[in-house]
Amino acid sequence: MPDSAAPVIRSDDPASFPHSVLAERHPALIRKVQDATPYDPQQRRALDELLKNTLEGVVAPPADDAWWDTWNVRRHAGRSWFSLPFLAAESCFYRQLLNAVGYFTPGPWQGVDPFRPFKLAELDTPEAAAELTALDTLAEQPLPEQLKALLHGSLWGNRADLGFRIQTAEEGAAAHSQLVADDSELLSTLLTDGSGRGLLCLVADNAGRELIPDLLLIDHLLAHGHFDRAVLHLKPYPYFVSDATTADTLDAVRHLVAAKTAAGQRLWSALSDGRLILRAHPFSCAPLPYADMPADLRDEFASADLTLLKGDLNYRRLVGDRLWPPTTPFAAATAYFPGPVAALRTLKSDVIVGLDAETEAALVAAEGQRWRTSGTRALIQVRV
Ligand SMILES: O=P(O)(O)OC[C@H]1O[C@](O)(CO)[C@@H](O)[C@@H]1O
Repeated sequence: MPDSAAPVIRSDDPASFPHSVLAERHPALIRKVQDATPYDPQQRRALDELLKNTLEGVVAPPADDAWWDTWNVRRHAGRSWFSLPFLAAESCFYRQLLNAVGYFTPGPWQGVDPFRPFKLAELDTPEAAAELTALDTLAEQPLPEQLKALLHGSLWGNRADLGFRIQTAEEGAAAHSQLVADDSELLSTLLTDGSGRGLLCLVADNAGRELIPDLLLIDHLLAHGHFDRAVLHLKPYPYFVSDATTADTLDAVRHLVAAKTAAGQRLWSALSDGRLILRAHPFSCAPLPYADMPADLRDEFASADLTLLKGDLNYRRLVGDRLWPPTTPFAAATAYFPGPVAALRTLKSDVIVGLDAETEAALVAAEGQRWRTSGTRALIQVRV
């Protein structure tokens, strides 16, 4: 790790983005969760209490929830939520939200995902349908163009659909200009260099309209013989609202099959014959950077020819959730990672590395620090 003195991102400054996540987004999310499911009075009360607790109270881990010990976060008990490192505060919040609705408690609500209504709704939009229609057009393009469109589909997730990218060259250029770092050529080479025997690890981010393009990318790489096998890393239970779980992956594959796409059938077969493997490691829901990953996960990534991490949260965990100087090289921040690694991320939080000085200066001149969190910028970074 470079300059480990870079400050950890915290939530205590009322003017900061992390503060607004705890003070505004979390309460709004609790209300949305209450509206989306007819929870019983006890669950509703627990959610109300959590809302009040996160704003005015202190962290109060349940005595019988071992997660707090496993990841050494019980030490935060008794502290204001706003005084925790941002990553820990968010992670603990999601754990408490699941506890409030009885997700881990034996009984009728065990395993019922509070975010599933939102994830399913995303699959059912006209935009999602148009993306699937665009797959036919995509199949007629030269293979390098197909890969490029799929990479950008995976990168932008639910922000821009495949039809948009394939059909509108100007819009494509506009999307390109939003990239603050772009190692896409190197990434395309790594994905297609012809070894044909390799293992790809894709560490998923969100379900719904982000997971669909991730699955289509995996399908393309398997179908064209660029990789023998792919491992898709998922969350073992709901996390950060829309993070993808096994259930969400099955929903997405079923959706692709129901839409009669060839990719859907191929993904179904790849799951059935072991070329596409699902993993849901407990560390995937840990409030810790990947630098602290356990040995079995490290071995798994070490055996991959390439690990591709999706999204903002994975990026924060990959480089460490700190206010690094933005010009810190991506290779230095990820030197510890066991094997070639790539990040596809839209920028939704303060952390950033791997910018050149001119790019950073231009971004700051144009919009202060807003580009870090607005979700309008993205990056593709690779360390071989
Ligand atoms: O879904 P993504 O891309 O991982 O983004 C999640 C991001 O959203 C936030 O939770 C803010 O709402 C960030 O803190 C987090 O990194």
